[in-house]
Amino acid sequence: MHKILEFQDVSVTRGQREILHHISWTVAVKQNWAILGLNGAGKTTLLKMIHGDLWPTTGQLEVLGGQFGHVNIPELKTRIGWVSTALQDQLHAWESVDQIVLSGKFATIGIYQETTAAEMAQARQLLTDLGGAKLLGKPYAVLSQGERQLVLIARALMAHPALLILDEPCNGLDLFAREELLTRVRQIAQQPDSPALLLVSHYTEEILPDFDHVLLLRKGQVIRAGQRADLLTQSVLSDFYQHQIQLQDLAGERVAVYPG
Ligand SMILES: Nc1ncnc2c1ncn2[C@@H]1O[C@H](COP(=O)(O)OP(=O)(O)OP(=O)(O)O)[C@@H](O)[C@H]1O
Repeated sequence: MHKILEFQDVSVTRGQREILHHISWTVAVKQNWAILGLNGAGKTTLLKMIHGDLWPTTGQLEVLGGQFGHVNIPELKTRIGWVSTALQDQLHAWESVDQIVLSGKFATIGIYQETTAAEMAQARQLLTDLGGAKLLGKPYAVLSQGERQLVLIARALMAHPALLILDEPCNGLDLFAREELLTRVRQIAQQPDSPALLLVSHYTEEILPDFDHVLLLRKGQVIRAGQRADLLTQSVLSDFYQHQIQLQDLAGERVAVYPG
């Protein structure tokens, strides 16, 4: 497999409305991408397609070497880790954290098959490695937002995915919980067998330097796609947002963006 994703002239229409217009975009192996776009730009729609929850109306889409139309979607889902607050609403909140992490092995909500002690040990180890040992055995429902995100990341890693999608993972996190979570993302990105990472965020400061590529999406169209250093600049982002913005360099090669 040479490519993680390949969109070829993909459009998505819902009712009378074209939500994504002629998207052509390739994610190569070993690249990590951040996706920026204002509300309604089409980011969630794009992610849903990658996850096999939505199909292109026109165009060709290949995910992890499988061409849509030929690929087995439930099998594909087990190779994609998915972290999103939207997923939180679907989980069985009173299940223990251990069970929720383990369910990631099957990419299901809940567990419907026999599991082994080794698999359970693996689930616990994953959460421990991410700094969540103190959460083990607790019901998911009682966790804070930051703790829940950590559990979702462990769940997503359970099946050793080739692609890990982080859909606004810092939503609802306080300042310190956000840094903690980003540190964990960094850890994952720097492992030699790291999955390809795809981050959707509204805030450039969450785009760690490990995200070496950026996709700028506006009103369902790719405005720019390329190297982080070329795109996270004041002039490119002012053009993209169609507003004058100020860009501030932060420690650790991160940047913050403000209107004005
Ligand atoms: N099933 C649908 N039917 C009609 N319109 C839809 C449907 N799904 C999404 N849309 C519209 O498509 C546009 C893109 O939606 P999407 O949720 O992908 O945007 P987004 O970039 O994820 O936004 P946000 O940052 O607010 O989450 C929105 O205007 C939305 O109202």
